[in-house]
Amino acid sequence: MIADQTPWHFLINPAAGRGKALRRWEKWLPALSTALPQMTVEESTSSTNLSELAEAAVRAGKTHLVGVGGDGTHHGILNGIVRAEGLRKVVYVPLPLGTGNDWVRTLKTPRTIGPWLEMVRRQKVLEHNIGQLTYLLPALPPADPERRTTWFLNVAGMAYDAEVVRRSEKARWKSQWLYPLLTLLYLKGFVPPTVKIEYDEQTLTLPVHTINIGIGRYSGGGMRLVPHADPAAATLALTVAHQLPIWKIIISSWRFYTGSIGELKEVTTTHVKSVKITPVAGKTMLEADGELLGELPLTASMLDDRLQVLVP
Ligand SMILES: Nc1ncnc2c1ncn2[C@@H]1O[C@H](COP(=O)(O)OP(=O)(O)OP(=O)(O)O)[C@@H](O)[C@H]1O
Repeated sequence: MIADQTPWHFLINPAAGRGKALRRWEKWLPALSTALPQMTVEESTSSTNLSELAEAAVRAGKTHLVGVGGDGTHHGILNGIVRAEGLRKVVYVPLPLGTGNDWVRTLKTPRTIGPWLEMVRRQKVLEHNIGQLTYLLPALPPADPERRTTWFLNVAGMAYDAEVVRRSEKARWKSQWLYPLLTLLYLKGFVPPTVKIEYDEQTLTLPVHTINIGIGRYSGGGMRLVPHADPAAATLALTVAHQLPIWKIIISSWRFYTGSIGELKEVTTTHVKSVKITPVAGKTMLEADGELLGELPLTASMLDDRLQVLVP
């Protein structure tokens, strides 16, 4: 293979995939540095650090970034790129070495080094939609909660979905089966919060089991809670699961994996340009790309600028 002279800058999360990222990285490095001799590398030191490294790299003029890790890694790097106003300038490639790797399931990014390098060589670009979330970051009294803006590229979730992410962050055992397992385990104690959901000309006020906003189609280790999502579309996919009896969730759980969740009468699936979600009764947490962010009220919308992502 002729060496690609593009100055790819790799940002690695050594904690991704329960350490798998680092082990695979060391194994693949000889092939990578032969195929991409101009490559440079930086390793993150903490969760917030990925975003800082990406921001600094874009501000320093780097235009070709590779994120080595899982969904949290890509989420952090995206936020750095947006803060550095790099969306129009940067070409991004995920090297999927996380646990769930849900974002790249939609993109069909290769997970072995040969086909991955072949994809990089071909440089086929997808203009990828980017979502913007404005929400509350809780603070200890007497401080007031702070309003925050974060960007996401895969799936955001509220209510039960965010509760499962909160519990999985605390769990010692990490696996792509952790999220589905916790989804069934904590159903009993969960009290559906009541929220007001406003989009287009519609307003719904109801108790919800879970709400998802999707750009990518997969989350939670392969679940399809937003099967109608499309990263190239001009809209966000919205799924609202109303309050459901536990028995019905359990017997319908196969639908999480088949993309047929919208066939349940208690589940609304639609496409929106933006959506505002306000808590009416009960606290409602928010996660995006598997990272716990804060609490509602939330406004979700899309950026005009897109991220150029290499796809097979
Ligand atoms: N050096 C580091 N040490 C510890 N945690 C880190 C470090 N760098 C980044 N992180 C954090 O590690 C967490 C996990 O990363 P990531 O989501 O990429 O992997 P994963 O959880 O194995 O994969 P997936 O989200 O696809 O299941 C993220 O919250 C990320 O911000």
